[in-house]
Formats: sequence, C-alpha cells, structure tokens
Amino acid sequence: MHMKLGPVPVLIISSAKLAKEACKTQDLAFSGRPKLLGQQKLSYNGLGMAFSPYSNYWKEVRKITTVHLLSLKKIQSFSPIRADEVSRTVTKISGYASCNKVVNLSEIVMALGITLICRIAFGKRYDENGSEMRRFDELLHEAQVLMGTFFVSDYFPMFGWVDKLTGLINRLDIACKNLDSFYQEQIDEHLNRDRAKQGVEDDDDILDILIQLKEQRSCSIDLNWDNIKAVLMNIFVGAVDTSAVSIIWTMTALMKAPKVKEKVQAEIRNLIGKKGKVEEDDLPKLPYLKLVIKESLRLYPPAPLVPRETMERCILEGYEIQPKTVVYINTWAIASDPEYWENPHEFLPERFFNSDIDVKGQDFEVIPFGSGRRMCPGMFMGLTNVELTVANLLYSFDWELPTGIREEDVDTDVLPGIAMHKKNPLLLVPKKYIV
Ligand code: HEM
Repeated sequence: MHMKLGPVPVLIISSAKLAKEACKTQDLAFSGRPKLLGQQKLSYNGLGMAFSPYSNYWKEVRKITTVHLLSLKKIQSFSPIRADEVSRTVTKISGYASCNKVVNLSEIVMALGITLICRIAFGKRYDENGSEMRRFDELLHEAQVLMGTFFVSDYFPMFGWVDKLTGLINRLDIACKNLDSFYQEQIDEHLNRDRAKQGVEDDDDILDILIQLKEQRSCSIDLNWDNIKAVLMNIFVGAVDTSAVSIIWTMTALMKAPKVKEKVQAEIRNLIGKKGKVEEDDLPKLPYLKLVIKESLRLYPPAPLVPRETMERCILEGYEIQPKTVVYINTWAIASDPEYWENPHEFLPERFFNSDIDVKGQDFEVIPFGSGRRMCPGMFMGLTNVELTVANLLYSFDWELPTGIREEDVDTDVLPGIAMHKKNPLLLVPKKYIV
C-alpha cells in the first residue's frame, strides 16, 4: 500500500511477496532508516546503529557490534550470567508457588530482561527492587514510549510547533538528559573502578569493550562518548523488550493451547529428567520447543512494524517508489498472509514440522528479525534468551490460570509502541514441578 502522509510519502509492505521483492532483490535500495524525531534524539542524532541512515558510519558501527559485542563467542561468554539470572527467576517464582499465589509473569520476565542486559552491558547486578533498578527501568520505558510516539513534525514538518505545544518536545528533552546522565555515570564508574573491590564480573562487559576500542583507536571511526552512549542505547532498546515480549507471547499462546503446552513440557521433562534445570547445551536437543518459539514469533512478532527508508528510486510490483519514501515492513501482516499460511491466525507449531521455513531472515513469509543488511544483529542472543527462559519456566512449573479464568478469556490485546507488548499482564498460578 502506498500513501502520502502529509508531504512525506509512506509505503507499508504487508505481503510476503512484496517483502521478498523489497528486501531481497532491492536490499540496498531499502536499507535506509527514516529520521523519526523521537528515535533520532534518543540515539544521539542517529549515532547508534538502529536509527542511523545507511552510510559508512553505520557500516563501521554495525561491524563493531557484530564483531566485538554480539559475536557468537561473546554471546556464549555471557552464558553463566544467563544461567544465573534464569535460575534466580525460577527461585523467585517458586516463592509464589509455595503459597499458591498468582504471579504477574509479564513483570517478572521484564525484570529478568533488564537485570540480564545490565549485567551484560555494565557488569553490574542491580538489586531488583532497589532504586537504581527502578530508575533504569523508568528511563528505558520512557525511551521506548517516545521512540514509538507519533510526532507531527515527522510527517508534517511545517506543523512541528504542535509537538512543542503538546509538551512532547520538552518530554523528549528531559528523557534524553536523564538517559545521558545515567550512561555518563556508568562510563565514569568504569573508568574509575577497582573491579576486585566492587565485586564486578571478571569477563569484559559491553561497556568495557567499547572503552577499550575507543582507547586503542582500532576502528576506522574515532569513537567518542556520544557514539558509545548511542551504541549502548541501541543494545538496550534492541534487547530488553523484544526478548521479554517473545517470552510472554509464547507463554500466552501455550496457555491458550494446553495440548501444545503438555507436549512441549513432556519433551523438556523427558530430556532433563532429574537434573533440576535446563542448560544452554540442552537447547539443540529440544526440537519441539524450537517449533513452538518459531510459531510464537510468527503469530506475535515482537517488532511488528520495521521502519526503513528508500535510498534510491526503485520499482516494486510495477510501482515507482521515490527515494526517501518511509517504508514500514509489517512483519505481523506478512507472517499472517493467507496466500502463504493456512489458518494463519491459529497457533500451530506443527506447521513448521518438516518445513524448511525458518525465522532467520531468509524466508520472507516470516521475518521477525527483519532481513538483509539491516537485519537484527542480536538474533542469536535474543533466541537464546527466549529458548532458555521458556524451557526453564516449563520445566520447573505447571502453569494454571487464576480461578474463574478460562483459556479463551486470556486476551491477546496489544499496546502501541515499537515493541508489541501484551496490553494486559499475563497473570498465572505456578505449581512447582516435583522431579
Ligand atoms: C527476540 C528478540 C529480538 C527480535 C524479535 C528482534 C527484532 C529486530 C528487528 C525486526 C529489527 C529490524 C531489522 C530490519 O530492519 O530488517 C532489529 C534490529 C536491531 N536489533 Fe533486534 N531483535 C531481537 C533481539 C535483539 C537483541 C538481543 C539485540 C542486542 C543485544 C538487538 C539489537 C538490534 C539492533 C542494534 C538492531 C538495528 C540493526 C540495524 O539497523 O543495522 N536485537 N531487531
């Protein structure tokens, strides 16, 4: 669908066929990102990777991220942190289980996402109910909201004053200032810290690596502190919500499909036996769990509207698309395209059984991580977080709905924003599984 929103041309791609043409055959032409006000300001005028235009600068930052920060080896080195945080989460839920209490799983999984990424990025574990954790949670939440907010000036530049009048610009300025102070504090601590005294993790965290790259001047761009803060911002925005949202949608889908839940639980419990927990090495031996997560990413893609911008004139399905057209790739509509999917709105993990279709960016019927040059560089980390957490939740507990709630009452309403959050928290009753 091609339309003009004010003076800015906008194209929304909602079919798998068009996505294939746009992402595969015209990858370079579609590799820009639109300059949307909230995203630009919160990423230091596009200095991070996700919101920079396609350029030599973007190529260098992407290289830094994929080679130094999110390489397979680096992600594997974070495995003990993941194991520890998932185990703490299971212990926390066990506390609720022992007194038959309802848990707000959405809240617990979001807290897990934040503690995990803080340890990976800053090497620090914040006390979950402490003021520092709350502060970071609020800062990140506000940034996420503002990045997904509609600014009039993005589509009607002449009416930018409306954003000032509604107070949005002021709110954006405050969010940028607060986040900047937070990152600066982390940088100052890293520059001054005595690791042994402060009980900091031994392995280099992401900020350590960025500081080393800056000091060694080993990149083709001179990294300054704003570049580093922008990269951190990208990692946080990219990692926390997407993984948490995927876990919650998977658990929601399973609560609505008890037979699938039993089947995947049986697979996990048969493999793990009395070991007490699922470890990362076990994940490749859980094929049905993988189908369940693929199907959940198809039905509930965490980033439903991927923003791109055309860099040059191109032809799509016979239509001429001008440069600087804002393109939204609707990953949700694509993965529900009835031309490619039978009963597209049903949760049926078996559809991926004996199928070559995967979610890793090659098959345009389902692209939860995007595709092509701008595809998600955190895919492996995201999938590991989701698989490990879901596997342990299903191994350790039998999950029930609160009294009086039926499977069909579990809603799938969504909140607007760049990540597709479930609108109402997922409330469940855990029963500890006795091995
Ligand atoms: C289940 C988890 C995740 C999902 C579903 C997801 C999804 C996406 C999607 C759809 C995009 C846009 C891709 C495109 O334009 O084609 C993206 C980009 C990005 N993601 Fe992820 N993501 C996840 C996890 C992560 C993690 C764990 C990180 C970092 C640690 C991360 C960092 C990024 C970054 C930096 C970009 C921007 C890439 C660029 O513009 O060059 N993501 N992600």
